[in-house]
Amino acid sequence: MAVPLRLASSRFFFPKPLHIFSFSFSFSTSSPSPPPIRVSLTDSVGRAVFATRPIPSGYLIHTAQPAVCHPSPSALHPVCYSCLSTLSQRSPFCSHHCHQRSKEYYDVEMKANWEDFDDYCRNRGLKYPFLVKRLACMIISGVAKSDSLDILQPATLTPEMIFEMEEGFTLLRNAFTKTLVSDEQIAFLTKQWYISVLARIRINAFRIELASGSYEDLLSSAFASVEAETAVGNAVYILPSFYNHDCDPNAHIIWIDSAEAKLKALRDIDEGEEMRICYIDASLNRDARRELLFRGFGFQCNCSRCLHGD
Ligand SMILES: C[S@@+](CC[C@H](N)C(=O)[O-])C[C@H]1O[C@@H](n2cnc3c(N)ncnc32)[C@H](O)[C@@H]1O
Repeated sequence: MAVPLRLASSRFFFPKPLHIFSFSFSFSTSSPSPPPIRVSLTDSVGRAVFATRPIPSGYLIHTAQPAVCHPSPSALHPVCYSCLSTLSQRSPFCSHHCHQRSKEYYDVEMKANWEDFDDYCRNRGLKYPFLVKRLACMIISGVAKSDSLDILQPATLTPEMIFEMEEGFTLLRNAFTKTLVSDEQIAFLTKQWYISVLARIRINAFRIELASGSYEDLLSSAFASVEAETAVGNAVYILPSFYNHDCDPNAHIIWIDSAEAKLKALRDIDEGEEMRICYIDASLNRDARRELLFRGFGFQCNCSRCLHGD
């Protein structure tokens, strides 16, 4: 998903929730109480996020830590291996905390030779296999489970996509088998696992752009993402992945100084209203938006703007 750069302002239609899921997520909010949201199944767009009370414009609905993240191979500045914040020193970590948090899987990654795998990604301009590589290192080191992304919706893949993924799988597995990692530790790393994880990443990954400006201004401004700088990496989150798309969204996601996602209300939201973010540049014309959403995410957008030909 891309960061929305320009946003329109009219309102849109909200489907009624059918069932309420009870998920246990680790997230934090701007207040000590639980975030004012629920995830429910709709009859038109699968699962969706709904407000459980009125939410004022600019409100920080909740934050979320990535399930997995990876620096962009083309980032302009070096970023922290763990949280993607900009680095001012030579160490791969911005802080002792980030080092402690990720040293187990960093060590796994550093033991392997990634030349062939990284070349495969770079030559084809692929960024998502880096997330699979990072997730595999996290699983091997015991900090993530092999089914941690199973709850997310997968993309429908063409035979050509699967063929390209098979090569990536072979290179990833080879990189691990040539290290001291045991067969038991990589038993999860099957072709089926690799393809199924990439299918989920394709639909649910966020391209992270750190917003510029002062922290307080960004937190209080509803439109903080307008001044976003270039991408520092990609990440997959669980709860933010349940937000559907709208070409005229009422919520958005921003990153201020790290990969921690902040979900904010873009305008006043009513109790029971679905909260949607924009996956693409909302300033594009209708045909361009629909083409991008279909090619990138595999769906025909049913938002009010699209349905009204705007
Ligand atoms: C990131 S997921 C959002 C959560 C998803 N509804 C679920 O159940 O996991 C993106 C998928 O939701 C559906 N979706 C999101 N926004 C939509 C929209 N505006 N119109 C139609 N389908 C949409 C599409 O199937 C899309 O591939």
